[in-house]
Amino acid sequence: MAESTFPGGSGPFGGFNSARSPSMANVHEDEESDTITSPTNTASTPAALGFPFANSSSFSFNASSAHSQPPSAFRPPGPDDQGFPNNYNMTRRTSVSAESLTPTNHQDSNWKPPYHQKTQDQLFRLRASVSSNFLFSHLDDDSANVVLGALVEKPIPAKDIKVITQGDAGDYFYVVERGVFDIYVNPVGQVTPGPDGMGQKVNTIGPGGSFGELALMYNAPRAATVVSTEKESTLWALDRVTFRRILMDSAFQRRRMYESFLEEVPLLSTLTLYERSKIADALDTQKFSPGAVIIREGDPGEAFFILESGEAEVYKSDSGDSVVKRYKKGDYFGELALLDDKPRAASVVAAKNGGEVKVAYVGKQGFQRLLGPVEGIMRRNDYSGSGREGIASATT
Ligand SMILES: Nc1ncnc2c1ncn2[C@@H]1O[C@@H]2COP(=O)(O)O[C@H]2[C@H]1O
Repeated sequence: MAESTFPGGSGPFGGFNSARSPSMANVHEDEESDTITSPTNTASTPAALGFPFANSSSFSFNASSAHSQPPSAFRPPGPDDQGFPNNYNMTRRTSVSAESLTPTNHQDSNWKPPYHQKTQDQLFRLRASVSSNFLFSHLDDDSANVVLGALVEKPIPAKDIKVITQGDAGDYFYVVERGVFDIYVNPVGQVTPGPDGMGQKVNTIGPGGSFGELALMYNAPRAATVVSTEKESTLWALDRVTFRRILMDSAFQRRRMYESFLEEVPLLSTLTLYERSKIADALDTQKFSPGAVIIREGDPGEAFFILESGEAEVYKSDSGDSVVKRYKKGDYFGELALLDDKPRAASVVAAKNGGEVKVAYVGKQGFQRLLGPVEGIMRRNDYSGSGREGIASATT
């Protein structure tokens, strides 16, 4: 077997495979019509049933809390706090309706985004922080201004502060300006008592990165615990309502567009919602007319493809005009050249007698970064039976 081309063997999620989070359960949202049920809904997990660790009143940070005590619910203080009650996420079956907790919730059209005045220095730092964040590059100028105005600076004064606690309700989305944050997932869906209660470390997020979107997007409990690792860090916090109204409609469009499709792709079915959502963020779309070449045999491998619609046919130079394989919606191809750093083993062509073909694709780097967890599955494809070893494969 060829050596893995995935950095670290298991991709960016480290040991995440073995610590799949079952916590993305749906939480009913009172007054929003777009309640979204997570594809990984596990309604019987403790996290789905409530938020037992949520702290009712603490706005302060407890540096020792990360590893010892039940986590505190972090929320930015401030004069123009959105009016979230202190016991917002305290009770079992908490109804996560930020909108219902805001003064303007009953008059949607009257909703005004919060505006937090900033100094020149803050604006300068904020712009620098979001400039490398892909979420912000998708925003038009008006939306970007609303979001920049609504973000609140959150100094994190010590290491080991739990900014987010797995199992809690989601209140804010965060962009990292300074510092590095470790992400832990406990497979039971929430932090449990004891030294390893936060579960396994699965990720690290540094300057320019962001976290805390999943609970807000899916009305689900927090999927992970996020802990500061440095003495002084700076975050920018965006309230849930502005996040949902502004960012979700624009920045996460691609994610929303692809998530139901990716859920149906067998190769990706073992991934967590978070892993699939990162793939969705990275995908691009391309259309091919009947007969157009998607992959040419002998070319270097630059991308990995998932067939979104239409049909594709595989040809090899030694098989003449005969089609050696067909792909349909949800199948993938183009992984072999990337896995083994070899030239394309076959040509993949939009079916000559079909309609337009649409593919979602991710470049080599994204493939290595995001598909590590399913490398083993891809390597199990066996084409030897048909004497067509080396053909870009599908899940058929
Ligand atoms: N491997 C991971 N699994 C789940 N969440 C993750 C992971 N890595 C980073 N995160 C982030 O950690 C956040 C915890 O809160 P959320 O569930 O709102 O959103 C989550 C993601 O933004």
